[in-house]
Amino acid sequence: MICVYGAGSIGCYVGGRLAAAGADVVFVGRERIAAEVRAHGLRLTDLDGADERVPAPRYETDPAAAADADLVLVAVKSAATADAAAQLAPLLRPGTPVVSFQNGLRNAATLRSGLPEAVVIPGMVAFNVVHRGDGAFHRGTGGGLEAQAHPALAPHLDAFARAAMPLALHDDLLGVQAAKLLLNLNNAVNALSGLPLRTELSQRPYRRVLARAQREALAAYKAAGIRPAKTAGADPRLVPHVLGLPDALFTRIAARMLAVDPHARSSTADDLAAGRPTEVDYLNGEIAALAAEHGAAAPVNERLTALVHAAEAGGRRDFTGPELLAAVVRPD
Ligand SMILES: NC(=O)C1=CN([C@@H]2O[C@H](COP(=O)(O)OP(=O)(O)OC[C@H]3O[C@@H](n4cnc5c(N)ncnc54)[C@H](OP(=O)(O)O)[C@@H]3O)[C@@H](O)[C@H]2O)C=CC1
Ligand SMILES: CC(C)(CO)C(=O)C(=O)O
Repeated sequence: MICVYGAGSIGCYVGGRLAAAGADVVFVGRERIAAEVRAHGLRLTDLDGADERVPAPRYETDPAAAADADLVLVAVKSAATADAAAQLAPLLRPGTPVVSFQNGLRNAATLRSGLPEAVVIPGMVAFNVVHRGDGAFHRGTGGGLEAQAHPALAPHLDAFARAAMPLALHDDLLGVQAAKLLLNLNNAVNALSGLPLRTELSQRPYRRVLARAQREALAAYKAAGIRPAKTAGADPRLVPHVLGLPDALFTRIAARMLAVDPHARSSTADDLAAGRPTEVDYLNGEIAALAAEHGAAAPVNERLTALVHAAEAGGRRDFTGPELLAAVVRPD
């Protein structure tokens, strides 16, 4: 049995696709989603036209449902990782593979310290999922699932392949996670813009904010000896230059970055909209912390982190591009 622990947008989509392809999946999450899924089942769609249904998924709110899972997929937000590990620790058999399908760089380490007897494997979800309500979850971008190669995953690879979501395996996932974090630096920009991702990324001033945040991250990675992997064949060091291009040129050169469902927003924007604390401390805040650890500065990421915290407390989340650029480049 595969247990999805923290079944929200990513967990319901990934677990739902696995279940639709015949895997035995148990979802563990909150009552509000349990009630929705009980009433409507799960519907999984994507931008390529897939449309699958799981009429009666097993969605539980009691952590005990994870007992004796053969594979656990953790999909809680980063601030909830330590609690999830504490809940899972008494339930899992020693050696159970536990994959972190979370953003950021440190969730696998957090899981490892709470689950010393499990085999914790870092993973990465490259695509965006929009929760449309009534049990419907939509993949709004391209991209797949990635994980660190580990023999404990071998018995489960077929389940992912059957669901047309093969796990791409890497010898060292840190470079892949670091590359994903470069993209996730846009989560804050997107949340503060109040716009869908595609609209926001179509506007150069927002992209210039992201380019500055990425340049700080690349400098921090260099100081820390982290080499971000190529994303879709592109050298991450070139991306800030591309982001700074005028709109017409960017639209032509980076069409792939704009191939996003018109309604999709970042998970940070989803959190703000739902009144939940965001993961900004694990995204832009991670870059600020990494820079500080290596005697460097990351003022743009620090400022974005502060602005998202202000938005969590009721502050602005409707910055125009020029306003946001001015706010991060020349803070009050
Ligand atoms: N959404 C997206 O498009 C993408 C998200 N990601 C990453 O995937 C991870 C998951 O994100 P996402 O799916 O959006 O998050 P969601 O908030 O939609 O889902 C997480 C769910 O887990 C629940 N949860 C938290 N703690 C527990 C617990 N101890 N036991 C059971 N349930 C719990 C949460 O409930 P509650 O809110 O009540 O705590 C929430 O319903 C994040 O790291 C995110 O950055 C990666 C790629 C894209
Ligand atoms: C897919 C992406 C980069 C943007 O939606 C994301 O990871 C998120 O929203 O957290």
